[in-house]
Amino acid sequence: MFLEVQDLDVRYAGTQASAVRGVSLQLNAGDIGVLIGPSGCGKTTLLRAVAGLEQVHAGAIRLQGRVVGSAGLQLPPEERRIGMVFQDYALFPHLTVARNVGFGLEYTKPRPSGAERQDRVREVLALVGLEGYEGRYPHELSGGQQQRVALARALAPRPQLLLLDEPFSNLDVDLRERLAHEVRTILKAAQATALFVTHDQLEAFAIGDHIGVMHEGQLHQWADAYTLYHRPATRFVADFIGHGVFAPATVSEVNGRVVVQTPLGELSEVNSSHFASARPGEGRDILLRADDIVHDDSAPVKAQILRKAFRGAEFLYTLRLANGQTVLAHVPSHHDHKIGEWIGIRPEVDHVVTFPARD
Ligand SMILES: Nc1ncnc2c1ncn2[C@@H]1O[C@H](COP(=O)(O)OP(=O)(O)OP(=O)(O)O)[C@@H](O)[C@H]1O
Repeated sequence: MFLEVQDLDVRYAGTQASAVRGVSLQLNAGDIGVLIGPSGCGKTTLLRAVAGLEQVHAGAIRLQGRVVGSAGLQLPPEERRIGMVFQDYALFPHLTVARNVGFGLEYTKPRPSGAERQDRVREVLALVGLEGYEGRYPHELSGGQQQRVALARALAPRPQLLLLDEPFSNLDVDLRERLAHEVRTILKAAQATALFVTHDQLEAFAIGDHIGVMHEGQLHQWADAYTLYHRPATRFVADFIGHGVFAPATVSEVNGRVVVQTPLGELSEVNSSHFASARPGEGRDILLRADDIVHDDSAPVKAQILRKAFRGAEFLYTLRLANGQTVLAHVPSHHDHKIGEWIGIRPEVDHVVTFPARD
């Protein structure tokens, strides 16, 4: 295991609660991990603790099997061989691109020769698609280009781990998405292991091999995007990822098959292990995602359109069933129904996810 965070607790001086509580995660060499979660959930604190910038209160951080942070030990950042990229590119405005990128190499041990430094600068600039930009100054570059210079600078000394904290948050939405894909390609080409912080789900899905969802200092789930979406471990993850609602449901077992009664009719799930904690007949809440619900005029279940939002190829409809339950549905945009109209809907739920009902 390349990076191992075990039962980590980080507490700021003078505060009662830990900013990071009982967090465990693992990253293999060459993998990209992403932390997402609402503002203040502890993403940056966790990243800073891995960097060696925050002291560990309890638990441990290991890099290639070696403890670099624990309650009694804090290896200084410069001895962790970690590269960092932050949201404000922090390029030196009076230095050229080449000198900005070469800056990190001045402090590598053993110090590379001038020719070696030049070669490496050229190599990483090519990696980020900025060959030929050596002589430019930061103010002569676009925001996206500046961020790629910052990435090249962080990669130049071949860090064993790269930490990126919201590196695109100053960029406009279109550029962010393009850059997110580019950065993944660059990190994979550099065979870098990286931990990335963002509050943007699409960015997390575009970049991460593993994605961690944090809330109030705790890591709720550490998994790939598919699992997070289809098998959310907690109600918070289910709510945070994607568009969906919870509806009351009752779980029962019929001939070894799990059957779930929902306001949209009966659903079944082949994989009954997901219901290990559900008692037969117990009231549950089922997660119904917008893409679990299909518009079908011949369906017996009808729902009234409350709201609709145009999303290009589809509408996101907010619908109300006869019993008052609200559900969401993605409907192809050539089905342009009016608000207030009743339409037929049918559930097409591949993964049935339920949680204990809320009182
Ligand atoms: N230097 C500090 N001193 C005391 N408390 C802090 C300090 N830095 C952060 N905190 C607190 O720790 C918690 C976690 O903050 P952190 O910055 O890690 O969250 P975050 O998820 O990165 O948020 P954001 O997305 O807004 O950047 C918050 O409650 C915050 O107020």
